[in-house]
Amino acid sequence: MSSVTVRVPAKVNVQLSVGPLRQDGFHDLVNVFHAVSIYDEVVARPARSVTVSVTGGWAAEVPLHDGNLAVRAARALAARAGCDEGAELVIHKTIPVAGGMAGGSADAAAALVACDELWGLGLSREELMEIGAGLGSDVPFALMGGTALGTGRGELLRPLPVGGPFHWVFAVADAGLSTAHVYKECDRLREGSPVPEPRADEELLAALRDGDAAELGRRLVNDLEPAALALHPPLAGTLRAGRDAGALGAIVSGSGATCAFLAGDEAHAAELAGVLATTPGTRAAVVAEGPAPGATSL
Ligand SMILES: C[C@@](CO)(OP(=O)(O)O)[C@H](O)COP(=O)(O)OP(=O)(O)OC[C@H]1O[C@@H](n2ccc(N)nc2=O)[C@H](O)[C@@H]1O
Ligand SMILES: Nc1ncnc2c1ncn2[C@@H]1O[C@H](COP(=O)(O)OP(=O)(O)O)[C@@H](O)[C@H]1O
Repeated sequence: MSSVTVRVPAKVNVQLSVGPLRQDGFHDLVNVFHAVSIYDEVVARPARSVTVSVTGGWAAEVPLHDGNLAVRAARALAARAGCDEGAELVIHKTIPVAGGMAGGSADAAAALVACDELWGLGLSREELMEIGAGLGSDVPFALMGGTALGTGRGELLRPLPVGGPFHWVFAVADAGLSTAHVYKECDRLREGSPVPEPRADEELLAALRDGDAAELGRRLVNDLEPAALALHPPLAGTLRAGRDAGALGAIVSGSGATCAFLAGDEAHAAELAGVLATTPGTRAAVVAEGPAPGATSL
């Protein structure tokens, strides 16, 4: 086989409820993932060892060494399958980096699917998800796509029925936030207060099922948002700008620093994007739809 190309979506968390800090340094979550139509593509070609390069405006911000999640994914797959093949990986990067949209996890998921096909391994999606969970909490969802309820540290997934499509605008910040720092800041802000076990919001799940954007907009919740705002205060202005412009809901995407805005339809999303593109601290305003399919070989 000369090459395999895999397309993989970004995500937003429409509910991110964070439980107490666990012994292993992670938090139990109720994480309602929603894949959106902003995609990276990963191309894999035969090679002696695993290498990676990145194209696009984000290239300078993506590590090219062993820390690249796509490289780690390819190596983890080879180790699991007991194969000594390599792959030349090229990531065509569109998903914002350090933006709370799981771009690194997406590339890991895409690399798993691409190398599985390139090397003729034939692993099941469940097996790839198991390997993915060892690489990062968000990797299994990038393989699954759609909309799903994530529990545990986010790796235990149940697909959810959705009556969408939902129309979104993402205000990409001119700064990134580290996921680990944001969780740490969340713990710091909650120190001394009781932290309940997270629970799925049944009204939010119903809004997703019914395709009710207005209700979903009212129900969006992210326990990491206060921490993201504390670490990067200009995000409060971005959220306010989207709300003032008539967004049905406004939320920090995961650990940030991208902000997500729910619109009523495509035209409303375009209108919101026009306003958000000129908001200070915003690098770009991108329109997308959800749910989108998980990592797919083209
Ligand atoms: C916050 C979320 C929401 O979906 O994603 P992002 O918005 O960053 O993309 C995820 O929980 C991020 O998942 P992911 O980026 O895969 O994180 P991991 O590599 O597994 O963990 C990075 C660090 O985040 C913290 N972490 C992660 C998951 C979790 N349930 N509890 C945690 O405390 C830990 O400090 C961990 O060392
Ligand atoms: N393939 C990759 N794409 C993007 N970032 C990567 C990749 N591999 C490793 N990283 C590292 O992971 C960090 C978090 O990236 P990303 O997954 O884009 O953000 P988030 O965790 O906020 O969703 C980056 O700052 C970068 O150092």
